[in-house]
Amino acid sequence: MDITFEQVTHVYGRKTPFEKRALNNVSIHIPSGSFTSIIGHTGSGKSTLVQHINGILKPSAGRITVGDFVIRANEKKQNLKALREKVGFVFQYPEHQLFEETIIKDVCFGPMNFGVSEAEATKRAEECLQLVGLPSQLWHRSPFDLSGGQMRRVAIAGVLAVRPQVIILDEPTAGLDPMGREEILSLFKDLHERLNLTIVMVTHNMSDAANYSDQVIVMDGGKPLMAGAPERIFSQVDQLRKVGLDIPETMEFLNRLLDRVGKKETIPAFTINEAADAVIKILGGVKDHV
Ligand SMILES: Nc1ncnc2c1ncn2[C@@H]1O[C@H](COP(=O)(O)OP(=O)(O)OP(=O)(O)O)[C@@H](O)[C@H]1O
Repeated sequence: MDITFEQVTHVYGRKTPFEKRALNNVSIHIPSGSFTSIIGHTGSGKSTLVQHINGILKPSAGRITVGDFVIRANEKKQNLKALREKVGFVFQYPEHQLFEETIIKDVCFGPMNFGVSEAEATKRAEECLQLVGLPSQLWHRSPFDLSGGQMRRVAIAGVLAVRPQVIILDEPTAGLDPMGREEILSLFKDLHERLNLTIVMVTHNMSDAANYSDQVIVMDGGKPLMAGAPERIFSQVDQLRKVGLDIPETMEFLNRLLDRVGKKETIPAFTINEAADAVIKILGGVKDHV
């Protein structure tokens, strides 16, 4: 599903002493089937932005289009349930939302909430638990018997069982060690390819944005500062630093980016800026990679 923001503004606490313009006239496009990462320093508006995609937040001004759904400011009658069936949201620490007595019941909860029969929900739950790699011996156990990483997989299966076309991930690897992080992100990369999902991921981790997404949007002060392919965004190191983003000072990072776009050259280990210039040179200019 294509997602478009047209001049979207979001103001928290309007006309109170705490009024805050968290999104300021944002216009962006997230193509159907893309894996888009939203990066930006704390308070730049990333979470506020993605919470508009499934109607958790409504715009104060402007318009959001998600496939055939249109969300406008001040519109009273909106079929948010139908929108939420298409747009799944994986919150930070989703495992904190598990509550049923068995894993399978937990995964069934989402689809049954959308009116799916128990038999169909069970079928979907089994499929999704398989997709996230949870062994069937565990399905009838309590979710609280699992490790943190496994619990997170169960919560993700619950979102997938609703069969959304778009998945929003808000810091999906928060609190995980590097191996757990890699596992969860590889899972989403795989689901993205297999199910043709549109994925929008909020992350503080530059390597994750570079390794897994095909589009990166940089937020700054409630506005998108840059949007484009990761190799273009991460070659603008000075600009990213200016908005407080910590770009890993490793040649390995840039070499991985080149590898991803199928370039075999290895860039030499000079300073980060020289390395970024070398990347642009190897890629033959940035405009072809936007
Ligand atoms: N419920 C709220 N009420 C008032 N202000 C809010 C609320 N939620 C967020 N804000 C403010 O809006 C701005 C954007 O917040 P948001 O959470 O979208 O940023 P973020 O980029 O996701 O930050 P982080 O990386 O810390 O999660 C911040 O200044 C924040 O303090």
